[in-house]
Amino acid sequence: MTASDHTITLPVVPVAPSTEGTEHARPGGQSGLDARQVSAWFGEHRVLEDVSLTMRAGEVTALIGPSGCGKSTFLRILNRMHELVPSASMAGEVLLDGHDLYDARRRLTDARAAVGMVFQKPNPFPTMSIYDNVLSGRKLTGQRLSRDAKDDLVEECLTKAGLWTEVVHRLRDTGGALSGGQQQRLCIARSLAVRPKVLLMDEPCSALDPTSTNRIEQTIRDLVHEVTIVIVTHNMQQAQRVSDRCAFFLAEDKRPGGIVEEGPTDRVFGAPVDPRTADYVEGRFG
Ligand SMILES: Nc1ncnc2c1ncn2[C@@H]1O[C@H](COP(=O)(O)OP(=O)(O)OP(=O)(O)O)[C@@H](O)[C@H]1O
Repeated sequence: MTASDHTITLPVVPVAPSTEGTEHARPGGQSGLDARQVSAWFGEHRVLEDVSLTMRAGEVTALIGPSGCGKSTFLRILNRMHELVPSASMAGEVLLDGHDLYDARRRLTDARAAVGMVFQKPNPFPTMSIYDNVLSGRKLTGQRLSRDAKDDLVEECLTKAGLWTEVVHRLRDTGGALSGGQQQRLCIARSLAVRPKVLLMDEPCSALDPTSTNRIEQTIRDLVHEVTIVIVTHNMQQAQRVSDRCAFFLAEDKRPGGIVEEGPTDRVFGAPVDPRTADYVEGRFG
C-alpha cells in the first residue's frame, strides 16, 4: 500500500444517529477511543504501521517512546489534525465510543470538538482577555450563549483547569499577561469550554518549571473524572505519576513506529514484558 492510496476526502454532512457499539463508553458519560490498525505516512514515508490501542474511558493513557517513533503523529491522528499536513495520509480506524471519527458522514469540526488538544507550548491568544480566551473555541462552534451562561462557563472551565482562584479578579487581563504555567492551564480551560469527550496532550509540561508541572499534573488527575485523557510525555516519572495505562512506541532500524508493549502503568514500569521496554523505562536508551 502506498500513501496515495489513503488520501482522505471529507464530504461534510451531518452524522446520522447510530446504534453501533458503545463498549468503551461509561454509564457516567465518559468516552473511550479505540485506534485500530492505524498507519500513517508523510508523502511516501511510512511513519506508523498497524498501531492498535484502546484508550479507556475515564483513564489517562500515556504514550512514551524515543524521539521520532511517531507518538505525536499518532496523537494528531486521534483528532484528525494529521490530515492538515498536505503530504500526510493515514489508514485504519479511530473509534470514539464505537463510531469512526473518519466516517465520511462525520463533520470534521465535530470530530475536533469531541477530541480536544493541548500543545507542548502554551498558545493562548496573547492579546485577547483571559475571559475571551476561554470562550474562543466555543465561538468557532457557532453556538450563541447568554451573558450569564458565558460567565458560568468561564468560571466552570477555569475552575476545572485549576486557574480560577488565580485569575478571578483579572479576567479582563490578556492571556499573554499570565505565566507559562498559567497560560497552559488557560489553554486547558479553553479546550474544556468546547466540552470535549477526550483531551489529547502533547508534552504539555515540557516548557514549564517543576511547580507549574506539578500543578498541571494535579489538573490532569482531577480532570480524568470527566474527560478521557491521552498524553505524550518524555518524562518517565510524569508518565508514572499521571497515567493509568501506558503504551511504549518504538521505531527500530528506520522501520515505521509501532507499539512494543502497552498495559497498566505500574506493570509497564514495574514488570515490563519486552526487554526493549525495560531498557527504555530504565533509561538505557532514548
Ligand atoms: N510534517 C512532517 N512532515 C514530514 N515528516 C514528518 C512530519 N512530522 C513528523 N514527521 C516524521 O514522522 C516521524 C514521527 O514523528 P513524530 O513527531 O510523530 O515522532 P515523536 O515520537 O512524537 O517524536 P518526538 O518525541 O521527538 O516529538 C519522524 O520520522 C518525523 O521526522
